[in-house]
This record gives sequence, C-alpha cells and structure tokens, in this order.
Amino acid sequence: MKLGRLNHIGIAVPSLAEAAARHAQLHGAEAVGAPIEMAEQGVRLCFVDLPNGQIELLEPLGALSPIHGFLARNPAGGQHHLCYEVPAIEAAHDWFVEQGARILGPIRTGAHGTPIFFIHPKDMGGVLTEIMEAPRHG
Ligand SMILES: CC[C@@H](C(=O)O)C(=O)SCCNC(=O)CCNC(=O)[C@H](O)C(C)(C)COP(=O)(O)OP(=O)(O)OC[C@H]1O[C@@H](n2cnc3c(N)ncnc32)[C@H](O)[C@@H]1OP(=O)(O)O
Ligand SMILES: [Co+2]
Repeated sequence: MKLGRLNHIGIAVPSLAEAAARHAQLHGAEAVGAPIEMAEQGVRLCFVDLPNGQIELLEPLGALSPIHGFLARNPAGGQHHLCYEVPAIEAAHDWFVEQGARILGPIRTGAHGTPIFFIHPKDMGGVLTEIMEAPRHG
C-alpha cells in the first residue's frame, strides 16, 4: 500500500472567522471557502485553496468536538492533522489495521464528500493522520 497525494493540512483554530480573515490576507479572499458545519464530526471548517493543495481551518463545534483537547493544550491553535489521498478507502483501512495501527472511529464521510478515517498520532510518528478516498473526477 502506498499513500497518494497530500490533500490538506488541518489547522485547529479558536476562531474560524479570525483565522479565515488572516488567510484571506495571506492567500487572497478568493482562496478562502465558505464555512461548513459538520455537526456529526464536531467541527466547523473552511478550506483555503493553494496552488498545490488545501489548508483546512477547524473550529470546535459542540461539547464533544475532537478539537477541544487539542485547543486546551494549544490555546492559540496549530497544525492538527495531515490528510493523504488513497484510491480505495477499504483497502487502505484494512492495510493499516493489519499493521496494528490504531484507527480512530469508523470510516465516515469527510468534508470532500468521500470516505475518510483517522489514524492515532502515536502510530504515525506523532502526526494525527487522515486518510481520504480521492474524489473521482470526470
Ligand atoms: C470533518 C472534516 C474532516 C475532513 O474531512 O477533513 C476532518 O478533518 S475532522 C478533524 C477533526 N476530527 C478528528 O480529529 C478525529 C480524530 N481525532 C481524535 O479521535 C482525537 O482528536 C485524538 C487524536 C484521539 C486526540 O484526542 P484528545 O482527547 O485530544 O487527546 P488525547 O489525550 O487522547 O491524546 C493522546 C496523545 O496524543 C497526542 N495528540 C492528540 N492530538 C494530537 C494531534 N492532533 N497531533 C499530534 N498529537 C496529538 C496528545 O498530545 C497525547 O499525547 P501524550 O500526552 O504524549 O500522551
Ligand atoms: Co481533515
């Protein structure tokens, strides 16, 4: 199994509005997408489009948000996860399970509308890792 393209870098932020405004200054207003709420995943987010990938700004949503613990340890926010694309999510999931990696929760639908899963940072060199099935184009 080989991971594909780096799709996005997730950054946890205490205020999505403030972070979106900062990234609009850095990358241009047209690069910053509209906020999206994913209540079932406990986050409000927006994507920033770069020439070679995306940044995903993540604000906690609801008491059970997985972002709460990170922001408690890093109140100003910071780099939260990397996301890699794979062609087939089930095959990638099975491969990581065979390697003994701790998978965090079930395969679910991510912000790009394709299936995703997360691998514990302790099994990925200290980096929380999201695996997503690549969107099919055309
Ligand atoms: C909806 C959009 C979707 C997309 O399509 O792109 C997303 O990206 S959603 C993003 C948010 N969702 C998730 O992060 C889901 C998976 N995350 C989790 O299950 C938890 O956040 C976690 C990774 C298990 C951490 O839980 P938490 O309660 O905050 O911490 P722990 O106390 O369990 O931490 C254990 C250990 O791991 C270290 N840690 C925690 N988070 C990170 C991180 N982001 N990067 C690196 N290391 C991390 C933490 O410091 C602890 O270390 P020790 O103190 O040394 O034990
Ligand atoms: Co993500």
